[in-house]
Amino acid sequence: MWRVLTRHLVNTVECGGATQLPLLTQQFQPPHSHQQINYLTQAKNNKMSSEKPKVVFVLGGPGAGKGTQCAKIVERFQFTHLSAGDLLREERAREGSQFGQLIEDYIRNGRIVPVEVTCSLLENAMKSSGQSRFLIDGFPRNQNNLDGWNRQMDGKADMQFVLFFDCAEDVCVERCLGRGQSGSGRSDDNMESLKKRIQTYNNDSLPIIKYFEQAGQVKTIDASPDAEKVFKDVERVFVANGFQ
Ligand SMILES: Nc1ncnc2c1ncn2[C@@H]1O[C@H](COP(=O)(O)OP(=O)(O)OP(=O)(O)O)[C@@H](O)[C@H]1O
Ligand SMILES: O=c1ccn([C@@H]2O[C@H](COP(=O)(O)O)[C@@H](O)[C@H]2O)c(=O)[nH]1
Repeated sequence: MWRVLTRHLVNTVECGGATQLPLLTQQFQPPHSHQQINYLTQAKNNKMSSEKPKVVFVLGGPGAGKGTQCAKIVERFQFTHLSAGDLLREERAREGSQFGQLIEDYIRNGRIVPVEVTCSLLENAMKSSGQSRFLIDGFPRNQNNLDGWNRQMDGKADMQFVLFFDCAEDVCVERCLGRGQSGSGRSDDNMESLKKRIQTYNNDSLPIIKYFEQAGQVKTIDASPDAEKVFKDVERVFVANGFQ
């Protein structure tokens, strides 16, 4: 099935189809003479800023507070927040999306959407933002995500570290249910979906965090205190890693 999906993504790029999901390449248009200067200037500027975008992966259980802390990091440091879950929800809601129903089925059942979809959304969002520092929130969540990222983003981004929000399961559940009760409108902020999300997190996501940990790339934050206190620890991590 995923061979078919990947083929579809490639075809959509090749055919310039209506969906915006796989806009990974831009067709080169020969410039008119007056535009040539712009192209040259652009090429020069590109060369000057040829550093790869910096990426911080933000991981943790459902409701651990990743989104809340990312908003604070964006306020304090120059980062662009890309939540993989939000991008999937946007794609689900986009009229004409080929993947709306598939994404809904995966989200409701707490399963992880195939990386071909998620990584394309992330790469497109990175490119179209024009920014160079990204918090990638809620990704990579399993081996398929990690392999797909490494395949698609090889040489295109510099992963700085993994920010891991460590939070007890009962606290995560309470926070998600609280978010649902205060009107998140999320189809997975309910006990039935949460059980599945937690199972997926324990079985599929924790091994990825362990893998990064063994590589010495994880900064662990205790996510149980109030959000301000959690952010104090987060801030220390960013400063210690050279971000001002
Ligand atoms: N430190 C905290 N203490 C208490 N409540 C918090 C804290 N951090 C976040 N919350 C609340 O918990 C809920 C979940 O937070 P948030 O959306 O940031 O989590 P998340 O990790 O991004 O969740 P998900 O992975 O499900 O998207 C929200 O209602 C938020 O206001
Ligand atoms: O990389 C990803 C990120 C998310 N999903 C799916 O979305 C939901 C909700 O994600 P949040 O990070 O909690 O917003 C998640 O349970 C997955 O079903 C995904 O498949 N891949």
